[in-house]
Amino acid sequence: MLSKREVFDGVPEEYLSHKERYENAIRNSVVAFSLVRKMQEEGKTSINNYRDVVGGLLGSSVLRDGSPLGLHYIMFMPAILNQANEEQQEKWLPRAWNCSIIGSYAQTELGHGTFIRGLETTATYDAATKQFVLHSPTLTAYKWWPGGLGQTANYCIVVAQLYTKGQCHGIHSFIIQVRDEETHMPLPGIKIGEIGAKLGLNAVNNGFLGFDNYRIPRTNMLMKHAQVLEDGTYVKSRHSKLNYGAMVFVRVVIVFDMVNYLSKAVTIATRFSAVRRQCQLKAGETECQILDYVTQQHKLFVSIAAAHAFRITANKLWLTFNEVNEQLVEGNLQRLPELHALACCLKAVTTADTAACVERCRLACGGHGYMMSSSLPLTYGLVTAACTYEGENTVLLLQTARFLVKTYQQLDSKALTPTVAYLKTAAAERFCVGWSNTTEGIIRGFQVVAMRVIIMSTFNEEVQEMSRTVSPQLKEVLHQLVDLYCTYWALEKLSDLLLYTPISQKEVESLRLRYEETLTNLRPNAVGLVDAFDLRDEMLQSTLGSYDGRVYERLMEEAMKSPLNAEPMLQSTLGSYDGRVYERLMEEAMKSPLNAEPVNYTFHKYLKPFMQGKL
Ligand SMILES: CCCCCCC/C=C/C(=O)SCCNC(=O)CCNC(=O)[C@H](O)C(C)(C)COP(=O)(O)OP(=O)(O)OC[C@H]1O[C@@H](n2cnc3c(N)ncnc32)[C@H](O)[C@@H]1OP(=O)(O)O
Ligand SMILES: Cc1cc2nc3c(=O)[nH]c(=O)nc-3n(C[C@H](O)[C@H](O)[C@H](O)COP(=O)(O)OP(=O)(O)OC[C@H]3O[C@@H](n4cnc5c(N)ncnc54)[C@H](O)[C@@H]3O)c2cc1C
Repeated sequence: MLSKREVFDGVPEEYLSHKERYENAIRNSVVAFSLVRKMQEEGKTSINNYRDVVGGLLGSSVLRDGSPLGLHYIMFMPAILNQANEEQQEKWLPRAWNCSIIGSYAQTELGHGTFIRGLETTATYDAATKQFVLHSPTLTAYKWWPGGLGQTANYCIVVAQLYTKGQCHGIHSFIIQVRDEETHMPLPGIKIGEIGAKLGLNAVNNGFLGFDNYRIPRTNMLMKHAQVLEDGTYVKSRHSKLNYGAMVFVRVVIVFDMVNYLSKAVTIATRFSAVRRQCQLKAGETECQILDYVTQQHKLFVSIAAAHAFRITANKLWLTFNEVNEQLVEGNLQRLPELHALACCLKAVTTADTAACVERCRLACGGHGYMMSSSLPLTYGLVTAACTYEGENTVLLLQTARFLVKTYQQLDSKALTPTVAYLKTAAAERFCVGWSNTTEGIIRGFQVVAMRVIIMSTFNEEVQEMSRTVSPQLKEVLHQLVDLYCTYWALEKLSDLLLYTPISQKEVESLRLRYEETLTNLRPNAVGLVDAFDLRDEMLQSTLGSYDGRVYERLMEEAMKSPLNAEPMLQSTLGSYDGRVYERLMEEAMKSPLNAEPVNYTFHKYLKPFMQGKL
């Protein structure tokens, strides 16, 4: 067994280089997940209930900035459980469970993350050889982000557009080997590397992956829901979205994660606020604990309450997830839309609230909250990522809105599912709900708000179908900016306006309409308005914001500068975007200061012994 911190002993991660962080993460991860394997051997955890154990490890101080093995447990194995048929599960799960293979989950591409029906990677069935041919037709088709893929995983679930008999059947999942199990070298036709430094989670080893007409057996298509027969016949799934199941599972797990992160942050901030003495409540008295200030209590106490609320919610969501999945197994798909909407809504709300609360905890600790040693900046980096991954929050809230509007439109014709039954009550009482300053009164008030917002959204949708205005002149544009600024803050500070001004409900509703019309009117000039700031690329220093819009090429160029991609053999120069294959081979060889090992030494020293159960 490896000692706990054999390398970089006592050196806080903040002082390690990018490459040392990776090496540190690999070593810590094989030590940590050897414990999981030991618990498996002793029957203390199983493939159906490892979430708490792995979640605890991933949230622990040992893997505080993520792990290159995280995706293996969080998405690779659940995807096999959720998408593979029994035969495939028998083949792949034992090897994944004892970590003799390490997997990742590759869905997002350079060019697409949200719109998964627009993914470009193709899997074309060749009936003559009974194989699928995986291909990345463009740079934007490169898989981009999969955790652990940069230098660690040797297998991957890949989501690609399935073609058979000349017809596209949409996105499906495939299990694909990307590296040699003995040498860890990328297999021929595979272009692979890591994407570079991020705001946080810098131990996760997020990677990129491109295919150059790469062949896999037909049986590597995960066939629990849809199948392709040997002659290329496509058999479709009972429900087109059953392929999206892995995402629903992770969204549910993320809600539990937010409980852990928020509990940590508010513990740090509250304890510090009890220790910290600053200023006097009354002249001449000793300095008081900052926890005595009402403003400090306003900042922190809601986070304590939220941590408990999220924990109760996460447990209830987990029960619903298991209930609905049992019904799916019996072929009952009735509650799938509700589960999807719930997972979307709660993932978006808990991550956004937790990010805001963690930032507020940091601010509540003054300068010391800005120190990396406080662990608050790191926690913020972890949580804010969750607002983006597993479905960007805006988009998930739109999915929830879609479900609620549809439910409203079927209010009289359809039995409501448990979580939205309140809509019928609110509608029946025609919103004449008297206000009471009790918990129940506040909940009923928000139920009425939800009902009215849903009705407004339905109405706006109809209104917006009727009027489109042409783009205004500069004068009008500036007027619109003034208008936007005023209506934005009026809506943001609505509670004050309702309290201190005679603004009426009707005026609020028309204010909202006007705000959305102003957004629409400004849209045609949005880029021109920021160009008008005349900020040169050299000042922006951003792969996303350069004037020429070459976002994807710049992202790849920056990724290539990562030291972890310095070993020329680790990335396949065959896939260089500009096609300068031979020049690049020479360029890379000349650049390498360490005679780039074909494989990072950590594979042979840590990863391979771990995968062979020798640790
Ligand atoms: C725990 C810690 C984790 C740490 C590591 C995290 C690692 C991160 C991994 C990743 O990020 S993996 C990649 C995640 N990517 C996404 O989540 C992509 C987000 N986009 C989508 O999910 C979809 O594109 C969409 C936004 C839902 C739209 O899908 P689509 O275009 O196919 O649908 P629509 O045409 O809008 O129709 C919606 C229709 O479909 C139903 N539906 C959509 N998704 C699901 C689902 N997952 N399950 C069930 N049903 C779904 C939806 O209810 C609508 O139904 P109807 O209204 O038509 O009845
Ligand atoms: C730390 C981290 C880890 C990740 N790990 C993985 C992984 O392991 N595997 C994997 O496959 N992916 C992974 N991802 C990718 C992640 O799933 C995507 O970043 C996410 O789905 C968002 O897609 P995008 O980045 O393309 O942003 P986009 O979808 O381009 O969104 C950009 C902006 O456009 C807006 N927008 C997009 N569509 C709409 C719409 N229809 N309506 C309104 N606004 C819209 C969004 O709200 C957002 O403001 C990871 C991402 C991060 C940050």
